[in-house]
Amino acid sequence: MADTFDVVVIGAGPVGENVADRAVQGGLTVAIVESELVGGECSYWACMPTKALLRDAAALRAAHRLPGARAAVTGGPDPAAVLARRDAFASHWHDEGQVAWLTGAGISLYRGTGRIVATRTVEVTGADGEPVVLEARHAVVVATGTSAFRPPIPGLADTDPWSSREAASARTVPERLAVIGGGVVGAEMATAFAALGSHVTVVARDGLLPSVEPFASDLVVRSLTEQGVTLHLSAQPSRVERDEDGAVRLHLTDGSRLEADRVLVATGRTPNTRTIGLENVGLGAGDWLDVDESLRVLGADGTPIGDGWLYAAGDVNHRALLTHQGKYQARALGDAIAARAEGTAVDGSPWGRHAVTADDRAVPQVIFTDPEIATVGHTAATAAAAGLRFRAVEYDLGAVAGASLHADGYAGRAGMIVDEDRKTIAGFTVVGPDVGELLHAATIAITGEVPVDRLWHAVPAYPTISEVWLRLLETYGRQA
Ligand SMILES: Cc1cc2nc3c(=O)[nH]c(=O)nc-3n(C[C@H](O)[C@H](O)[C@H](O)COP(=O)(O)OP(=O)(O)OC[C@H]3O[C@@H](n4cnc5c(N)ncnc54)[C@H](O)[C@@H]3O)c2cc1C
Ligand SMILES: NC(=O)c1ccc[n+]([C@@H]2O[C@H](COP(=O)([O-])OP(=O)(O)OC[C@H]3O[C@@H](n4cnc5c(N)ncnc54)[C@H](O)[C@@H]3O)[C@@H](O)[C@H]2O)c1
Repeated sequence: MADTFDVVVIGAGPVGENVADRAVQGGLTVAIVESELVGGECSYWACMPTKALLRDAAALRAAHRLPGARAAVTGGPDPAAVLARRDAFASHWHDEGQVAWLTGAGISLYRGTGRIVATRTVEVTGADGEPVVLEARHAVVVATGTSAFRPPIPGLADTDPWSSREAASARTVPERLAVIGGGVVGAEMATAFAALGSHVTVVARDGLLPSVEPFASDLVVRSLTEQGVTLHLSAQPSRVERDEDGAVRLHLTDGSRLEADRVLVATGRTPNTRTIGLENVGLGAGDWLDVDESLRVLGADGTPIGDGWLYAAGDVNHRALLTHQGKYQARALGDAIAARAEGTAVDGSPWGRHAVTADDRAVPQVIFTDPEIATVGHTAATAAAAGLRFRAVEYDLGAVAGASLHADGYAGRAGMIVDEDRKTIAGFTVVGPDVGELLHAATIAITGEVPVDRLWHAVPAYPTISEVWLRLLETYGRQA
């Protein structure tokens, strides 16, 4: 006997929860399957705990940048207090709060591992080993997220390395930490553990934060170096071993060697699709799930599986590995499934209610390094690769009155990419202390396709850091 629902969602991370919620709000019945903690990676091992690890040091740095406040601050952050606050932000790795939310939202939770066994059919194996079969009248949604990818570096596995999970939930601060990988996880965790007192070395084969504007990553490289972090930015470990005294030794491709007490591997993600039954729908176990614009999973022939009953949202479809972007997909998808079930029109046109247009044009991200980086839309490199006719303009953020008031010696920079055919903003990047909250104005300008001429009428308040918008427009020049 199967339990039947309108929709079955596999994975109760932020994305699965949101698909389920929207589908219920659209009048459907929904079962959600979770093998670990309801809330997913973001709540317990990613966004929330890592930002909690970073916040105290950021507040201290802000005080140190003002002479009057600096006088009142002695010493660095208290690691025990930081870790305790982090524990609270990870809900002490208990999911009762999120389970109560699911129940309140009218979503049925099945604890166990979900596996697609046939069209619209998911088998759930719980702790007791007894499988339960769920049948979906309309749709199955895969929202199983990703896990840390560990590269096959000889000896690495024998040194008990941390992944982002162990770093985010660390109980102690290692005296010497070696970080492999210079992406967002590597850069943020190097910042966090350096501030907590570790001697940090970063080994990154493609530079630090290679996907952001070089003017932004350069400032983070400078700041990490000033904080005593050692950077090897065009190297990777060729071999790793543990000494008799317990230290881990890394042999790097640039010929250098380093020792650490702990290694953090931050070299990207791999999709949680190895055991979800993809072979039963003609796909390869362990693959990222290719989707069309409606997030329907595509088969090997590039067309939706079956009649389009299987969807994938969030990290697992590899469109944008960010919580807010996955939740955006989830809202559109939950509404689209409900509309299809009701027989009403689905609006998948660009910027339509059920479209995920922003995935291609305006993905915002804040990187919580010191200084922060905030970015949305194109960089000069991606604009060039996309064949856009564009102009890139930059401005020294430290020269903006609001920034110089915000902190002494404020070092920062902003840049915008203007689409020269459409005369709209196609990308925006800013780097500097506390710039994260500046980002949404740029996201609105890009998604709203606000003409540059109209932006001249969006007057930033004086003296705020947002005045950089005016300076960027002046640098671009008034052309109408
Ligand atoms: C260290 C770190 C920091 C990050 N910081 C940020 C940040 O600051 N901001 C941001 O926007 N993003 C951040 N991210 C990215 C963010 O965590 C992900 O984009 C987000 O968690 C994706 O959500 P999801 O629901 O797709 O997947 P997940 O959060 O991974 O959730 C998937 C869920 O599915 C479950 N599951 C998997 N397989 C099965 C199965 N077979 N059966 C049942 N359940 C299953 C898992 O247990 C999990 O609960 C960070 C990532 C990392 C690693
Ligand atoms: N603040 C945020 O928004 C935030 C924070 C953390 C993570 N995330 C998300 O999580 C995802 C995963 O982040 P990530 O940093 O793990 O992956 P990533 O793919 O962004 O970066 C991995 C880096 O490791 C390097 N690398 C890979 N193999 C290596 C090796 N053998 N030796 C040395 N360097 C190697 C790569 O060159 C790459 O730059 C990202 O897509 C990011 O969007 C977001």
